[in-house]
Amino acid sequence: MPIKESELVLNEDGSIYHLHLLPHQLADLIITVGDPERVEKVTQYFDDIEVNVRKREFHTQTGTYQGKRISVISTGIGTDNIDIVFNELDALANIDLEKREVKKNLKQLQIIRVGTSGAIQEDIPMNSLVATQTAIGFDSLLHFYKSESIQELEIAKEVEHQLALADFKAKPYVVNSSAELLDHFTQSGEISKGITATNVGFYAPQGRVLRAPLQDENFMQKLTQFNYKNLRVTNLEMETSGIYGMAKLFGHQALSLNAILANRLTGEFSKNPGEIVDQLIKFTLKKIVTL
Ligand SMILES: O=P(O)(O)O[C@H]1O[C@H](CO)[C@@H](O)[C@H]1O
Ligand SMILES: O=c1cc[nH]c(=O)[nH]1
Repeated sequence: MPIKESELVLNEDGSIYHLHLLPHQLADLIITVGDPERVEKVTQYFDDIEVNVRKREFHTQTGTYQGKRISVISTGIGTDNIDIVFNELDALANIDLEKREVKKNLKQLQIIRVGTSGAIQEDIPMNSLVATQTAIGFDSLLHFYKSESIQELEIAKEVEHQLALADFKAKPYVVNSSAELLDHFTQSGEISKGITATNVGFYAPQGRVLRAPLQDENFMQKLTQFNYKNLRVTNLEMETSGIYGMAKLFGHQALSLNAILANRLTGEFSKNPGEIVDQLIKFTLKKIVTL
């Protein structure tokens, strides 16, 4: 049975609904960034660019870097966008869009997030780099999919217990990175490993107060002090749990790399975020060449 037009939505030119891409325009190796302006910050180092497509916050460029074909895609902010981007990336790779049928031979994509983040431990300084070994999702995206088998349920229980979240909030979920990608990117010791909390917002969900008061004033302190078998939460951002969850659901490999722009304990925010993001981009491309 072909997938209905209301479920697999295509544009008039046959491209997938939000990303506006055709299957041949996507590489098997993908870099995701949050900010659409960051796409060209990555592809400025490419040898050539064959695809340049923009729709809403989703900007894609596909090209080659030292012989590797790579697509760079902006996701915008939040795991709600990750739901869209990952379903559409997988559809481009693994669904025959003309027949509206899942292909017999499934492709495994390699997906690397080059993102920005805030540290919540004193010894993770601003302007450093962190690779996410494990992501804790405070959003509820993964709970809408049949996903128990890909979650780290024991850690999630521990998060729920140690953080004593109010029962009207989403239950946290926990997912690991691709072990293979984590090993490849961290074995040289140029980047540290950490646990990343993915929050549903930048302000109260990450303990920031401008004018609106927090529901739980102790949330950040509990997160900083969280301990599971001597592992601690290192940094906060807004996409990685969704990326790890969706990648595992579809059988793709994913890794999230973070440029630390803020240290929440010292109260500092990077004066030159472009510089550390550029350092992360160069590091990512260097490691991709030997993947
Ligand atoms: O810089 P990006 O990759 O967007 O990542 C971080 O920055 C945004 C918030 O400023 C959120 O998307 C967060 O995850
Ligand atoms: O503190 C920070 C910095 C970047 N991105 C976030 O989500 N939080």
